[in-house]
Amino acid sequence: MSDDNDGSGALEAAGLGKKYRRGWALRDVTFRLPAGRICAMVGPNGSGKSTLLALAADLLTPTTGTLRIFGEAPSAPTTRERIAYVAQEKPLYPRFSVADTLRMGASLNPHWDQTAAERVVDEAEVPLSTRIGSLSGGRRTCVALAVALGKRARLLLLDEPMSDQDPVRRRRMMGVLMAEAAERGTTVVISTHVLAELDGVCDYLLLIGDGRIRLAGDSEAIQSAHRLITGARDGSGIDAHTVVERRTTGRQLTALVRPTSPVGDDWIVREPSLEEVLLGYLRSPEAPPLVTASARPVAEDGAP
Ligand SMILES: Nc1ncnc2c1ncn2[C@@H]1O[C@H](COP(=O)(O)OP(=O)(O)OP(=O)(O)O)[C@@H](O)[C@H]1O
Repeated sequence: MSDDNDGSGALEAAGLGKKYRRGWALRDVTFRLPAGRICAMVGPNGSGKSTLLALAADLLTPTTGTLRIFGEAPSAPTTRERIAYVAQEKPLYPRFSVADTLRMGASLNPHWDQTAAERVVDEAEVPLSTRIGSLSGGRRTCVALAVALGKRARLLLLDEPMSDQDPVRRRRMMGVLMAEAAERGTTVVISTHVLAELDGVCDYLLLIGDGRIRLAGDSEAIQSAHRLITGARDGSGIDAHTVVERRTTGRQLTALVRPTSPVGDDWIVREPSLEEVLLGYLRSPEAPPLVTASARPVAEDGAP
């Protein structure tokens, strides 16, 4: 039996692949997410984010490889108690009121936390007496998040939970979510396209492209592994480094690189923001992947 503190990751994938009838959605995905981290999962449309979350929620079966949650299979009864999953569709009973929905959550979950669930609903300004069917899409999402937090899961899997929130509510909901997660040491995986809001919220990052891992690891380690350099258009010496993206404007060349040695004095050098790093990789699908030390599996035993 594994627990959060025994060194096994909250989520650990080894050679994980998923093939649908029309082709591979995920291929050879190997990474480790340590417990207690807030992980943002980003990637273009159709890159495999929802597929990875659905595999973790045991709604899909892998075609290849393995996925472990706190050391157990997604189908293990202990795992089901430990995770809460909010899908993009948010299936809730439209005839139920918000209060009924939370009552149902309480009856289905032995560790139910009504205070946490009501805090989310309050923050979203959703009256408990309102029927789910009459709520806007964004408010319905807030109720789904309330149910997920009320479950007191150790791992929260959230598939683009903020996509239908207005900017003000998005910040408030993220605030509540992160405060709850920090209080309990909950591990969170949140898929999103809103890069600007990741800085300072997520301490872990997964970038998926075309079904494969392109970046995985500590946000800080990923960020500090990169430099934005600007210099003369001919870019002499740049190929000594791992070049993620290069762009020229007029006589200048600007490049996002992973330096392999100190960058020469003829370049203006600065550390990019996390958003700049992500955008660089999103614009350059061929850039070499980076998996930092904390995202590498401790043992390769589970590999296929
Ligand atoms: N049930 C399914 N049957 C067949 N193909 C599927 C199914 N679900 C997803 N796919 C395909 O698998 C690939 C990955 O899809 P997935 O939904 O996991 O991507 P995503 O990164 O979550 O996309 P988005 O950002 O648009 O939500 C896509 O090519 C998609 O068309």
